[in-house]
Amino acid sequence: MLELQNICRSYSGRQVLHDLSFSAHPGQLTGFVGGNGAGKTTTMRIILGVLSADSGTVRLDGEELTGASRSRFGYMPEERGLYPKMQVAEQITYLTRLHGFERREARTRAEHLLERLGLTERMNAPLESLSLGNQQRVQIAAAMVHDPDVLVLDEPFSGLDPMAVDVVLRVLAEHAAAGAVVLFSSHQLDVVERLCDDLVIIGSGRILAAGGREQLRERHGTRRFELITDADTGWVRDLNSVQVDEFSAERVLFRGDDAAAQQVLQHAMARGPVRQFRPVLPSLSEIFKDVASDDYAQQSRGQETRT
Ligand SMILES: Nc1ncnc2c1ncn2[C@@H]1O[C@H](COP(=O)(O)OP(=O)(O)OP(=O)(O)O)[C@@H](O)[C@H]1O
Repeated sequence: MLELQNICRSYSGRQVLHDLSFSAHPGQLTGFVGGNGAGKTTTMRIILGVLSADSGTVRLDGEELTGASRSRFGYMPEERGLYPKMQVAEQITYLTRLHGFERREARTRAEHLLERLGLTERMNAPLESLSLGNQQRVQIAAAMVHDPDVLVLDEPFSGLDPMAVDVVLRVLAEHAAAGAVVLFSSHQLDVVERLCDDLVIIGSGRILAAGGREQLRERHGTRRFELITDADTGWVRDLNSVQVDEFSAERVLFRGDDAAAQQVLQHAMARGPVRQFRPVLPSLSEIFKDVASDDYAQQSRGQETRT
């Protein structure tokens, strides 16, 4: 397990990470989400040891990280850095050799990984001749060619079309399933929602929420209920005990406590056949918007009191 504890970091006296603590587990995809400037890249660089924390610790399986343990890490940084003129397979082979593999094995590994990432046809082309989305896949290959125990990717899905997202996701999920920690940052909540098992939400350098996807959906945001009947559901709007969020003749989506929801169900059954009645958990996008907008409001209040 990768564990960050009480990480603080400032740039030129301005603190951008405040006592950051969270963990990412092997076998799972952990999504790291937050708005622009929230602190994702800074945190990832600290995990990789490219940047040092002012205080706090990063541990892997309980041990504080060293140069040697970090050689088992793979990193795709935000600023992509491969050789534009070098052929794709040659480049990945070269990087694999830097991890200590001999030439033949390095080439086999490179080709196998590029094949899994859907780049078989482009292996012998110079990187710069590939579309941006395909160049991105090569970057992902570069980060994982040595089968890292911990794979950290800064925005691996940005610029990928939906098909490419699925290809990359499959490769990352397989890598996690083989026992690795996989942590990736993303702005694309719809993608994160579909992909990750665990989620860490950061805002203004603080962890706003963290946990398993279902756990977060249970814990955060408002639980609502959906009722679909054969009869008109307009009467639900007249109840004081619930608040209707969406309404269309035979369907209503409302919030209220469990007792109020049961009452609605009983009334509905007395009025005619009920086709569906179910609790609706918030989507991760809704949770993100909830916690991030609270953070945003706090920041604005903070700025007002400072001025
Ligand atoms: N080298 C630096 N010098 C000074 N400030 C920096 C530096 N790098 C980052 N920052 C500041 O630290 C804060 C966190 O930045 P960071 O790049 O970690 O956020 P992020 O969540 O990755 O953002 P984005 O999604 O926009 O890439 C921001 O306010 C940023 O301006």
